[in-house]
Amino acid sequence: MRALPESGFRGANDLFRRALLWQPLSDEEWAGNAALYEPGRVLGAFVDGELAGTTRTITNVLAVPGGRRLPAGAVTGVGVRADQTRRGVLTSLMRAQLEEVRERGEAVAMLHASEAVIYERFGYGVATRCRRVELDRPSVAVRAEVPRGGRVRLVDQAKAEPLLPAIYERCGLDRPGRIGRADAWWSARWSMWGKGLTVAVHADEDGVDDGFVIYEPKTDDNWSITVRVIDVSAADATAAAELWRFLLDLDLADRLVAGIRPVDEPLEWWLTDRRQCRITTVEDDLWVRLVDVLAAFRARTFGAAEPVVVEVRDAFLPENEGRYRVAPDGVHRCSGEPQLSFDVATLAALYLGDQSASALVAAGRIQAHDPAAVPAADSLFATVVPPWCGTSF
Ligand SMILES: CC(=O)SCCNC(=O)CCNC(=O)[C@H](O)C(C)(C)COP(=O)(O)OP(=O)(O)OC[C@H]1O[C@@H](n2cnc3c(N)ncnc32)[C@H](O)[C@@H]1OP(=O)(O)O
Repeated sequence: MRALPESGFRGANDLFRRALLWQPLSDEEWAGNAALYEPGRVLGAFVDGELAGTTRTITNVLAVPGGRRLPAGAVTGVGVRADQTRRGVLTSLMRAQLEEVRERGEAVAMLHASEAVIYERFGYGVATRCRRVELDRPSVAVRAEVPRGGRVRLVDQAKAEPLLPAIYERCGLDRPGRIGRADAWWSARWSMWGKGLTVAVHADEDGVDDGFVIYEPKTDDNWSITVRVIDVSAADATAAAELWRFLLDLDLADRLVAGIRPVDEPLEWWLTDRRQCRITTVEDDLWVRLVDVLAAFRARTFGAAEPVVVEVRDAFLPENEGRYRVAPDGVHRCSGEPQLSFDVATLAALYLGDQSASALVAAGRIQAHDPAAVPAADSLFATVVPPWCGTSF
């Protein structure tokens, strides 16, 4: 197990893509992706001198309740050669990677999972969810009271490329679960999206850009046009409503399809017939691993409630195990009797506010030793808006 030199990055990418049963990247595609491989953060596992598995980490931040941007390692590129699986290669990679994340002072690691059964054993849990929506555009009418303001304009891709990162930086990390988008992320995305997409930007009443949409129209063999909505990021409800109104007004578009959207996006509330917004899936979005539980607790704020003593189990990183007193004025380790017990993967579901303690007790994922602590934990961990990531990596 070792960090790969830069000369090994392309081989690691090939191995990862083959593990996912994807074709390797062409030279041109690799050129657009190479900057995503950070020196020192690409791990290789070797068996008999040959690369058998890989993973890498991207230096990033995670918005947590209270608004802080917590340094976080974004884990991706996980793959083990098909002839080396189920021999513990991934387990060794995960151990080395989490150690490296902790050494760098990143209190959390995060990932998007190819399968839901892989990562919980390493302490990751679902921390945000997202939904996919479809709308038959000609059947949709927007209610009169939906917020209006500012203006939406089309922007050429060449002009959008330098513009969007700054808008995202200003308005994108506006709720728990949102993460940063570095220059290398944007370059790789532009190269992956190609030339077939369109960008529209919203400016507020003062002319300040405060949101954007990226979409791609596709015409099928029957001349039916589907608009795939790749991204909508907006600073506030007015910008979001105007960007969606723009999409819903696109002449000739038959269908809008949007994936990885927040579960509380008020699309159905904007429509005269809410059933025209079809929610086709709600699924796991960001998985979070609290690598340093105390530091992660201390990075977020908590709601008003009586303090609660929680006991955290963490078989993979036992240094996190123990009792923590969680209170609105701070968190510290303690030795008192635990009122609630859970494992670190379950803590991920509480941490950004996606699930209430009550729901997790009902699911059997939290053991409540003191029933009074359950509503208190509900109030401590609750967030005003559900967390959402919405950024693939
Ligand atoms: C963040 C991302 O990059 S997501 C992309 C993840 N990559 C992929 O899905 C590519 C295809 N899959 C693979 O490359 C591999 O199968 C991996 C990476 C998922 C697993 O690698 P392996 O080296 O086989 O895992 P390892 O042997 O360490 O398994 C550890 C445990 O997890 C279990 N496990 C691993 N993968 C899976 C799986 N896909 N489904 C069910 N169980 C699994 C193993 O059975 C083992 O269980 P045990 O401890 O009870 O014996």
